[in-house]
Amino acid sequence: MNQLPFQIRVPGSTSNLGPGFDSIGLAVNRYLYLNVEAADSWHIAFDQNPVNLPEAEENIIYQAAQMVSEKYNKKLLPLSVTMQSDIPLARGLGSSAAAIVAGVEIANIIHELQLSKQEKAHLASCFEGHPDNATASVYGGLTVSLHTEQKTETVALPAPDIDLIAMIPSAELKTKDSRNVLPESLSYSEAIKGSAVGNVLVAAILQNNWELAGKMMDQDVFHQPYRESLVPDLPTIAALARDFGVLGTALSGAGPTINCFIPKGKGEYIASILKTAFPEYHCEILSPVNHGVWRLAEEEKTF
Ligand SMILES: Nc1ncnc2c1ncn2[C@@H]1O[C@H](COP(=O)(O)OP(=O)(O)OP(=O)(O)O)[C@@H](O)[C@H]1O
Ligand SMILES: N[C@@H](CCO)C(=O)O
Repeated sequence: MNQLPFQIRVPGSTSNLGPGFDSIGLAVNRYLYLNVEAADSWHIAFDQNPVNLPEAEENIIYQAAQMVSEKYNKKLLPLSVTMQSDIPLARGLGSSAAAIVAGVEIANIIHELQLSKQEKAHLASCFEGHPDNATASVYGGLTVSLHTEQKTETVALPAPDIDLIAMIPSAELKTKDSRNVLPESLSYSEAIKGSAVGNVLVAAILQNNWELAGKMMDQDVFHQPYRESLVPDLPTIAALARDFGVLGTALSGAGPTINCFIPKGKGEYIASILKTAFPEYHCEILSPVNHGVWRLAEEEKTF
């Protein structure tokens, strides 16, 4: 326990980018900060703006840290974790993955496990059940992954040179509820189309061809068509946004946030148009970031 106290920072993320369902993640400049100290019993809470989250063993940060501790046969002693965050909860910006990655990192530091990024990403993906947000929060940048219980294969790429306008509704949508509207299976021909659309999306992003990437976002067959019942504004926003220079529009993760991918520096102009057209959404300009989970040096500590 001689590591204590310490602070870590974990980026939030968007995922799927349309057809990259349960595979593609992108870390963004919204962060979960945690201050971790010794304590007599577990206590996990936000520093300001308290929200209704479990304070102890029911909290996913504790559960992820405990999962890693058990895997490495270590005893997890009680800790006090104080958090600050500008990642909205249950809005599709990877709040749960950031919390899970934080739990993995806490165990890594406390037990001096020296886990690699691949190991952290695998542990966090096993906990969350899919790798897209978790890998983005571990590696930073753009991540393309295949997750199985045995291994999480990730190609980690630099953050692309674009910005995003996140259109965030006031109501939460839990990932669990948003996955409940998805079908059990797809036909062979639909699966082939879905895979081709995802392949072209990745190739277009690698060539910085966001026009083409945007077209692929519209052609997802894996999840967006089914989730339109929960997020009916998606096609309307996508159609309007295109007229004002948005390169592509996609559901952020499981929603309900809708992301507009835009040329760097055009955010204020396009956001002002979107805010006028859709006043019920909170519009935030986000930028991709290259750093994943990070232990802060003394001079970097924020609270
Ligand atoms: N900092 C945190 N500490 C503890 N629990 C958290 C924290 N952040 C998120 N959670 C838990 O995760 C839930 C939200 O997870 P959910 O997967 O539904 O949405 P999300 O991760 O924000 O969006 P998405 O997975 O679509 O990107 C919260 O309701 C809360 O239970
Ligand atoms: N790929 C996940 C991301 C949300 O956690 C989904 O769309 O359900």
